[in-house]
Amino acid sequence: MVKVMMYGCNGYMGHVICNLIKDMENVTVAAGIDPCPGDQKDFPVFTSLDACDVDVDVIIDFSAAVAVDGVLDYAAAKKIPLVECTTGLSEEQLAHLEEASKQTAVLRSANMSLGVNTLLEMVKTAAKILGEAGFDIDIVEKHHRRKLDAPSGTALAFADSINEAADGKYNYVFDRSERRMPRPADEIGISAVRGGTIVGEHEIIFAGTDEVIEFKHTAYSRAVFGKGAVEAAVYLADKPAGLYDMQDVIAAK
Ligand SMILES: NC(=O)C1=CN([C@@H]2O[C@H](COP(=O)(O)OP(=O)(O)OC[C@H]3O[C@@H](n4cnc5c(N)ncnc54)[C@H](OP(=O)(O)O)[C@@H]3O)[C@@H](O)[C@H]2O)C=CC1
Ligand SMILES: O=C(O)C1=N[C@H](C(=O)O)C[C@H](O)C1
Repeated sequence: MVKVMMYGCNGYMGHVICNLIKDMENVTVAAGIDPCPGDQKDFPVFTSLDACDVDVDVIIDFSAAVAVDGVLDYAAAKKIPLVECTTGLSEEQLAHLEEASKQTAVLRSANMSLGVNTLLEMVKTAAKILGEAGFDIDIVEKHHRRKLDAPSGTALAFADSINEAADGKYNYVFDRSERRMPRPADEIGISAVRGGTIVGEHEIIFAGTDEVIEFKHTAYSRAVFGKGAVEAAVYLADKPAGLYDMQDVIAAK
């Protein structure tokens, strides 16, 4: 039985994960951490990591960027594998995460869905061919009004994936409102829409002369993220220290 600590258990994703795990036989939520009061749970909930006295095999983090340094220190000190799903991390926090991965297994993914992780690989092929042929690349993402970070972690992951395939030739542009110039070839434009209850949409647009190719992923519910996160937790629970991503989980299926 894999014992999970759900960090951010009273949030939207925390609820999704806890409900998913309820129906599983090989995984259980042994503890939850959240400063926000929530409904009655069938596991103990602590308002901070310091207060938690429950042994767990793996931590799943869907909290907020401000809360990530705390869980990185905790996971590294106790050598508990960590599935890091929270987005909006700073460069310093990414360096912190890399340090923590020297002490324990850390899997970070801005998007836990199978669809997005498949598309992250597909756009590399498109970028190699179409980028070389002079197509312009823009990414448009749409999320609910509660989302704190922009652009989304997934939009940045798509840009990074494309840039990796193009030997890092692209700069990222988030705002053209002050510019009065034609679009340069060496940029990826990234735009964010926020509104209502949109779960998550990402469009990667390759615009060439007289033809356009668009890749689009739409999440219709948070279950797609939850499923991937639980699979990642089960995968990571017995792994040695190091940095992992969802491609490792998909390859092990
Ligand atoms: N990788 C992926 O596939 C996905 C990533 N995300 C990311 O996950 C994060 C959470 O998303 P979502 O569930 O919608 O957000 P919510 O705001 O609904 O949930 C976050 C929860 O974490 C709590 N929290 C804040 N600080 C701490 C802390 N120090 N310790 C423990 N819990 C804390 C919040 O409490 P309070 O409200 O009091 O602050 C809240 O209950 C975001 O960064 C989002 O972008 C979301 C979906 C998919
Ligand atoms: O905040 C969200 O909701 C989501 N955040 C992730 C991101 O920033 O990419 C993933 C998903 O699209 C939902």
